[in-house]
Amino acid sequence: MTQSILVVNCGSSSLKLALFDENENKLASAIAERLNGSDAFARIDGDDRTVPLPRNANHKQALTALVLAFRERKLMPAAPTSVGHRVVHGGETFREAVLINDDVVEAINDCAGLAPLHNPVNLAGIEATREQFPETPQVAVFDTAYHQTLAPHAYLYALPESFYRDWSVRRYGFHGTSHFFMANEAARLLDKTLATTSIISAHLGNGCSITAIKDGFSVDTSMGLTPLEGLVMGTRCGDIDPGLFDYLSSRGMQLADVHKELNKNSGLLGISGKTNDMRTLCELADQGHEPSALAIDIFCFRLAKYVGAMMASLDHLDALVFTGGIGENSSRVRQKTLGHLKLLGFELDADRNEHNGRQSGGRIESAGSRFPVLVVPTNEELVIAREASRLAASFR
Ligand SMILES: Nc1ncnc2c1ncn2[C@@H]1O[C@H](COP(=O)(O)OP(=O)(O)O)[C@@H](O)[C@H]1O
Ligand SMILES: CC(=O)OP(=O)(O)O
Ligand SMILES: [Mg+2]
Repeated sequence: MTQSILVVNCGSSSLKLALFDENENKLASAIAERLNGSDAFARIDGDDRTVPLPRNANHKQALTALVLAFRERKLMPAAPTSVGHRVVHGGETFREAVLINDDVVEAINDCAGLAPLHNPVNLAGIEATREQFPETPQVAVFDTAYHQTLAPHAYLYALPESFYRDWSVRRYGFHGTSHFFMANEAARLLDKTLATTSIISAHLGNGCSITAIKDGFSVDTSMGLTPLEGLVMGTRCGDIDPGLFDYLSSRGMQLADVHKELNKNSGLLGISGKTNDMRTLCELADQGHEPSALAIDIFCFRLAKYVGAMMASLDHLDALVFTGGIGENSSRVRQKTLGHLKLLGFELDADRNEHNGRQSGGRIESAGSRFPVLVVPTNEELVIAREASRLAASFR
């Protein structure tokens, strides 16, 4: 092994690690979940043994334990050649990936107010690997960077202009690494170049967003100032009437509690009253649990409306692309969503929709569909590894 690139993705309560070689082969991957909780645990993919963690382990402790486990299993040398970090919010400071230094850390910290659930944990991961591998070049890859090509009519809210000037209030967009990967994959699958490919890409995981990509560039996206806007998500409400804040405040609710409810207790979880997990929701709906069926209906209806909205930014459409845990696996969500869009000419082939899931991906539209529809397994880690490797090479 001549090179090893460690990719770190710190989520609000989880940590995902991936290790690549210089030929983009994934050497290993690992996950730690329920961090900061008494039931925190970690494991390496393809290995039945759990990796021991201290009680209530935080991101830093989990990262240290997993790196040690990688080394013990001879999956990784003493230090990787480079480290790539997913950073959720780069504000307007970061239009592309950067090598991390003290100034970059400070600038990421300055953006933390805009992504309080994400940036602080991203920074915890950066701090951990900088301490552990002080000689190794480290790179930050931002969710927001790919959306920096949005034009003002797409990124500005209809607010007093001073909000943007004085406080940087605008739409930023997220999951950019995944949307960028999908544009490239769609171009490849359709035998086109990225520069001539226009798609609508729907990233449906725990967080969900949809992006209009015109000739390879992001031109509109559903997430906004923060990752709360847009689609219905696992625990986030997506679009909401801002009048709600005043109303709830008149009912005695504190702003911090409203924030928590909209981010952590809404979306699929809130509507169903049961779970944010689409798999379980489908099972419950099949057993006749009506709130679960309703949660799926609301999720798909909102998504369908946004597919229509994204059309406003494009002059042609090469494909609608689904990805993320839900987008790749749930034929039901894809079918239900496109059922709302017959007027636009979308039509699925039931058999292909059922079978072209996570393992294979591929086309799922019927012969009579006006537009191709694709399922593409996303690979944010690979994009991050590529950026880390590219920038680390310039460092040496
Ligand atoms: N076979 C499946 N059918 C339906 N939903 C699935 C399936 N597999 C995973 N999911 C859903 O994918 C979601 C998680 O997506 P994922 O992209 O892994 O999340 P994250 O945003 O944390 O990376 C969960 O709602 C989960 O239920
Ligand atoms: C930005 C965002 O929503 O990320 P995630 O889907 O990882 O929560
Ligand atoms: Mg994800």
